Amino acid sequence: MIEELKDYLSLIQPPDKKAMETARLRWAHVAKPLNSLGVLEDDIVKIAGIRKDAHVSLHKRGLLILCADNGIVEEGVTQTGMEVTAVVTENMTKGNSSVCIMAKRAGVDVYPVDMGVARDLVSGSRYPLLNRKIAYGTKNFRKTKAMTRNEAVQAIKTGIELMGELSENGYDLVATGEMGIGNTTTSSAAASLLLKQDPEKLTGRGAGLNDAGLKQKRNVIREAVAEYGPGCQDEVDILSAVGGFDLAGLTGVFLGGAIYRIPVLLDGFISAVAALAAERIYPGCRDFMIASHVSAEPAGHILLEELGLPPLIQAGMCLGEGTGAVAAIPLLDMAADVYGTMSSFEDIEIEAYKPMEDQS
Ligand SMILES: O=C(O)c1ccc[n+]([C@@H]2O[C@H](COP(=O)([O-])O)[C@@H](O)[C@H]2O)c1
Ligand SMILES: Cc1cc2nc[nH]c2cc1C
Repeated sequence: MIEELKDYLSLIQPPDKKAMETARLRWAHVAKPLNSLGVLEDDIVKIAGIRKDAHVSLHKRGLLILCADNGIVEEGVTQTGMEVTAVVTENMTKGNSSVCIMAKRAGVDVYPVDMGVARDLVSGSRYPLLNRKIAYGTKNFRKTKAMTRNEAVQAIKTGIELMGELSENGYDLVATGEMGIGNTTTSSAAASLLLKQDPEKLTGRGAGLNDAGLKQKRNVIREAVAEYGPGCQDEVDILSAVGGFDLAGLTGVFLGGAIYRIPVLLDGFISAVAALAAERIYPGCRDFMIASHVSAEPAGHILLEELGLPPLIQAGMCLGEGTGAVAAIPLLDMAADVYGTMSSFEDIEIEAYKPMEDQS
């Protein structure tokens, strides 16, 4: 167990088997063909186990958007400049970003968090900014490690504590999101080190990178993986070598889901890398995670397969911000409504279709 996180990680307890069993039984009695809502049924059962309660409520839901800059952007690995991170983050606090529009529709409270944007930010009034700035961006990992081990631990603990705050405020479900120009470069490098796989197949165009940029991005990542890989003893070393404050913070958010027993929705590529880091830090942490969609980034499906988390949506999305995670919430709402209110076979008296004992 990672020494610096021991006090938090020792609080984690496994999902509640009894609540899951009750939830499975409830699904088996709903007047519809067995397992016909597929992954939605499994996700509701999972939520019952996390909350230790077969009465599933998704009443209060929040979105944590962790925002940070990445020093590696100096190396020409992105299509847009670093200044975009600050502008989009400020717009989020005004309710003016893609995910804010989607969250309004889905009834999700938005919490933009400054984990390390490269300048001071001015908050709007729609969704006040949570200031958890660790530094004004990471360092350029082509030249030196992105951050110190202490900073990585601080970012992870910040993510855990954000979940603690949402837990105190009665949240039933938390979606993950991020914003940070260059964070697909940090994520591909971290994924390559976590999976011990060739970075080439884990690297894509991020936010619309051109061919020359993609070639440069792949070179930079390949060099970094060769440079830092041998010295990394654990996931915190990986995050400090090539990660970002958003990536490390989200790792903490996933660990926090297990600690505070709140289901956490993955978003896209960056979020999935953080989820994998959390699962590696505390095996079993994935039992507290729900996959939303498969990012169109090349590593999107690889990470979900590694985590064993089947997605609800495949729509070719790769926007980030938490858009995929928020898009999955209305689907979970529908499933929870069927689970909670649909008639049973007994109610509608279709004797012939009653589930047999051994099928449930
Ligand atoms: O979540 C995804 O799957 C995803 C895939 C590609 C890009 N993004 C978003 O685009 C930004 C990172 O892209 P880039 O090219 O600057 O590394 C960052 O703000 C992410 O939210 C997000
Ligand atoms: C405009 C813009 C919005 C984003 N949202 C998430 N990543 C983004 C990248 C860009 C460039």
